[in-house]
Amino acid sequence: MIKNVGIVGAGQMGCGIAQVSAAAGYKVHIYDIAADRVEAGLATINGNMARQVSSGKLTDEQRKKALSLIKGSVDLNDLSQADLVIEAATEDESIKRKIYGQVCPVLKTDAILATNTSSLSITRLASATDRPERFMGIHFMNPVPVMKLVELVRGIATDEGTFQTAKQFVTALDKTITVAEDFPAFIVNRILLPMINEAIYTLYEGVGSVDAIDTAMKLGANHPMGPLQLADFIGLDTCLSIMQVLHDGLADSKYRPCPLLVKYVEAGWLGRKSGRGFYDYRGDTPVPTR
Ligand SMILES: CC(=O)CC(=O)SCCNC(=O)CCNC(=O)[C@H](O)C(C)(C)COP(=O)(O)OP(=O)(O)OC[C@H]1O[C@@H](n2cnc3c(N)ncnc32)[C@H](O)[C@@H]1OP(=O)(O)O
Ligand SMILES: NC(=O)C1=CN([C@@H]2O[C@H](COP(=O)(O)OP(=O)(O)OC[C@H]3O[C@@H](n4cnc5c(N)ncnc54)[C@H](OP(=O)(O)O)[C@@H]3O)[C@@H](O)[C@H]2O)C=CC1
Repeated sequence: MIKNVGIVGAGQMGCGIAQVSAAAGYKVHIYDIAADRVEAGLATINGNMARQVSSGKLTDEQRKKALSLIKGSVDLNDLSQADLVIEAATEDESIKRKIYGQVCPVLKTDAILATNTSSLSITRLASATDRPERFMGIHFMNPVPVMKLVELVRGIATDEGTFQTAKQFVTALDKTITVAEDFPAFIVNRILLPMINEAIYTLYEGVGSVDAIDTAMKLGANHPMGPLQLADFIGLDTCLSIMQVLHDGLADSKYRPCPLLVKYVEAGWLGRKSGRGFYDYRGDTPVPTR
């Protein structure tokens, strides 16, 4: 039974998962390598919950109770009491493998380790842990407090007890589960990311401007965000990693990452989180960069 949840990575996803877990009554410890990330993450959670109080989704008492359940640190040993650890660090296989090497010796022997990876093979990541049978994918969508779906992905060795415990946990967060097999990028990103990549090719080939492409898909296909706005929201580094995993894993040129996406990432223009991507967020309103 899950009581204590550990999160690795205090980025946008790690903080979102911490927020919904605490709101559901779990004790949460969030770990990151950088202290300023942990601080910024806790401040974001605080701000999000304050907004939920203003919009009547949460009482102030519920907000205070949830916040009191969340702690953060840069000390991995603080995850030693966790029953479930969800790794939500950068979408880079070598970083994730290194984290598992460091975190596994700290964990209780029966703790479940899960990854929020958007695309990487669960079976391959499991092989970098000491507990492949208690390892699986629990893939939340961004923004976590708002999006209803969570994909559950078993690796080849994931045991039934682990899967059922994950299912109960996600259900307790009031999310809807979909089960995906362990293929590159699972279901949502297998379909969504090629669409975003195609939108970037549409920009690259000069078919339309940033504004034209986003307006076309918002008003012409009723998407809540245009594909370039959504790419910035996800993070262009994450989008590129997912396209690389699809391209390498499925060996099909239709998944070739757009060179313009590569260029933006090389420039450090990672979208909203770095202040600039297909839009520039440094002023009062986002301004298209092309
Ligand atoms: C990459 C992967 O591995 C998988 C993925 O996650 S792919 C990405 C999936 N996500 C999407 O496709 C998101 C598409 N966008 C949307 O659905 C909407 O634009 C949106 C829900 C993000 C915002 O909706 P909106 O109607 O434009 O904005 P807004 O009215 O300001 O917000 C609606 C609610 O969401 C909340 N919200 C918006 N952005 C938020 C954020 N980043 N964090 C937390 N809450 C947020 C708002 O506070 C608001 O809540 P209340 O109703 O309590 O006030
Ligand atoms: N963005 C999205 O829309 C979604 C992302 N995901 C997945 O969730 C994961 C996290 O993504 P997201 O939150 O967007 O990414 P972010 O870049 O916002 O956050 C990643 C965090 O991990 C930290 N980090 C890097 N290395 C380590 C380490 N060794 N130990 C601990 N923390 C580390 C980063 O710190 P620093 O910045 O200092 O390197 C950063 O704070 C990825 O696997 C991604 O694919 C899943 C669903 C949706």
